[in-house]
Amino acid sequence: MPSLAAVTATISPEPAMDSIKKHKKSKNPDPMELEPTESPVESKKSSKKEKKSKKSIEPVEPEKEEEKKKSSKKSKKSIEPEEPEKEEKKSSSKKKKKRKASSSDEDGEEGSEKSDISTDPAVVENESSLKKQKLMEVMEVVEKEVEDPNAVSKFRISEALKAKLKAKGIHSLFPIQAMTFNLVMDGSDLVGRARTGQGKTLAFVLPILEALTSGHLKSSTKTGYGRTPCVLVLLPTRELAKQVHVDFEAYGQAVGLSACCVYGGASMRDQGNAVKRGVDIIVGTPGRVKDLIERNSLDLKALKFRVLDEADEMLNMGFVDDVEFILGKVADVTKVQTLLFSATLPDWVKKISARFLKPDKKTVDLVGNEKLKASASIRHLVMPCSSAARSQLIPDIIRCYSSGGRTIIFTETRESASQLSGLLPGARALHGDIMQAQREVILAGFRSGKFLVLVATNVAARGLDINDVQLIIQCEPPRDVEAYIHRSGRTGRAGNTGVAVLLYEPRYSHSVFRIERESGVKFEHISAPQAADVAASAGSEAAEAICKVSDSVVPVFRQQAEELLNSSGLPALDLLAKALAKAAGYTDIKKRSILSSMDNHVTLLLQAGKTIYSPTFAFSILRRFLPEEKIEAVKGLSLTADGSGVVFDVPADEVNLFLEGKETSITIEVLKKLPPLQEKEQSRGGRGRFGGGGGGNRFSGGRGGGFSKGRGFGRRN
Ligand SMILES: Nc1ncnc2c1ncn2[C@@H]1O[C@H](COP(=O)(O)OP(=O)(O)OP(=O)(O)O)[C@@H](O)[C@H]1O
Repeated sequence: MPSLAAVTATISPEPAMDSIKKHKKSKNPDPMELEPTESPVESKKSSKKEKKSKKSIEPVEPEKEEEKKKSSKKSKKSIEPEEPEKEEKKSSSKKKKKRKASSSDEDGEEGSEKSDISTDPAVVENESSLKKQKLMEVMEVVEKEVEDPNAVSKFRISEALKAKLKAKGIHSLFPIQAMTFNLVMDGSDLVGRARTGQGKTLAFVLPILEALTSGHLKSSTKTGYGRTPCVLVLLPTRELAKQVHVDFEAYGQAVGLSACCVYGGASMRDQGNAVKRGVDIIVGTPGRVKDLIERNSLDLKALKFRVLDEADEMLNMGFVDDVEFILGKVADVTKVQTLLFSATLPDWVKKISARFLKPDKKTVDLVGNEKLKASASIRHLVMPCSSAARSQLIPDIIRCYSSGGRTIIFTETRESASQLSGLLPGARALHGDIMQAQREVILAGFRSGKFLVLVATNVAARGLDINDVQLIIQCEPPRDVEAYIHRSGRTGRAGNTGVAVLLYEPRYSHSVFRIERESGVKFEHISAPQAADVAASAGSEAAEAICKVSDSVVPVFRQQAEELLNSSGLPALDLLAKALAKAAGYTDIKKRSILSSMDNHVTLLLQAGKTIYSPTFAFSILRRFLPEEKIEAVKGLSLTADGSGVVFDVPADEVNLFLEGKETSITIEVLKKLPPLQEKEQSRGGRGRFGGGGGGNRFSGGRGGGFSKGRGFGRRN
């Protein structure tokens, strides 16, 4: 069991990562596709029954136990006389059991009673080795459990929840779960922080359910029609609320507690009625929760737990007033436990949270002062890309980096999400302008694999846990480092790996550096996939597809193939290469700039044998040997970081003009790799929130518009 003394301090994340890797999930069931379980009412009944029967069972000596069994069998027999046939079967099955027992006797493993049934030695040997194998397997599991301090069996988790966890392939708690379990069970308020995808949801779901059903709150947990909720979980987005609700519902049913999800865009009356009928756990977004309170549909007076998941986002999105209103509805704050979780907890959130949590709250911070705040299971890549080039570039990024899995692309605005999804074949958009019912259909389609590319705003940035998301593409650097951490964290979850690609306009490279510095991520700077990269993956996919084509096509197409081979004048290998390219969807290979990622553009480096201090000087050099209209074709001119030259893009068909016309004192070359460039701008007029801390608003956090009344940032989500 984790030492409690270690908890309040910042805990080194390294063992945490190791442990998570050990638990690397083998495709956990999708939370949206959980198997249906019995109704809360039924479940409650059965759990009551269980409790009753448990009470009546007292430890008995083995002999007495045996006697009891016999007598119960006898009495059963006397009540229900069995048909002779059934009786026959039963006795033969008894014989079989006896035979089995005798075989083990012969092995000398159990008992000493001799069997009167002789068996084939080969069969006996086979059975015995199977038995040994089984025994070894059991021992292995037991050994693993003994060795693993986070094994589920080591925590005060009821059999019902253990069974549920086992069914989901969870045998061991992740570090954030293990470190917080006892604290929550024992009544502490808590601030919990762990990197994305490390299981923060179960870190509150499990101990809350246990505390209510078998822990310190057991006796005060109400039942019956019209009971008021004892748990409230607030989340910043509807999608996330639904996801967390699925977990509470699934695990809650196992212990006889019911959960209800309340969020905007769905029928207020239905949700209000469901709440009024009586429910144990409410999971919802602050706006709808507040509305339900105001309509007297929701009474929070008797709450035992309040959870702020993605706490920073909730207090950041303009929800803070709603959150304060909601948290203020508890009758006695000393009787409620408040839990706050997120992968990012800036200092200003910690300050605000001090108002909502008890002074003796515990903090379990698995990120702490570690430099790396983002997920370590992800390759973090950055790629220069002008906005005009995005729709051409993204399909190639997906081809090269998605490993055939799901991709989420993040845009800054709803409009650009819609636009981009329209340009990418098979992609769908998800943002706040889309009707709630449609949002749910889209997310369900993405989860189930109906389509593999989702273009979303920040509505999908936080908390969403979707299987097999291999690639995250962010179309431009987000406004704050937290957004980068959460967006990229939609991949590389529960010990799995993933790739996050951040695109940026070369002239905004300072935003990339800022994110790098604040997130602690060491970005790999890469240039746009070039023809050869794309051909490598597209070609192998096409080759695979071609190999799968049935032999039956050969006689039908052979004559055509022969004619083509003869008429083309190409060697067979070249012709096959062309066929592969066509099958992969390529009819020609465009040159792609490594500066802006624009198709049909080439990036050049100009050097003049001396330092070039300004773009104006570089243009004056170009003007010395090129006409003005050609100078206008130069795009994205940037100074190299060492000042020795400038890089710029030119249309592919004009490259020679630049290479050939230059003066002898000047060198111009086609670049294959981008050198480090000087930053052009220090701020993005009005958009930069970096370094924006300080500021004396009422929460002393100073996050610009974050606290303004109203939900969200205009049309951003
Ligand atoms: N103990 C465990 N063993 C195996 N898998 C687990 C365990 N706990 C959670 N998981 C799985 O890990 C995944 C990530 O969990 P969860 O969504 O709670 O992460 P998170 O830390 O809340 O991430 P985020 O910060 O992005 O919201 C889920 O698929 C969950 O089922």
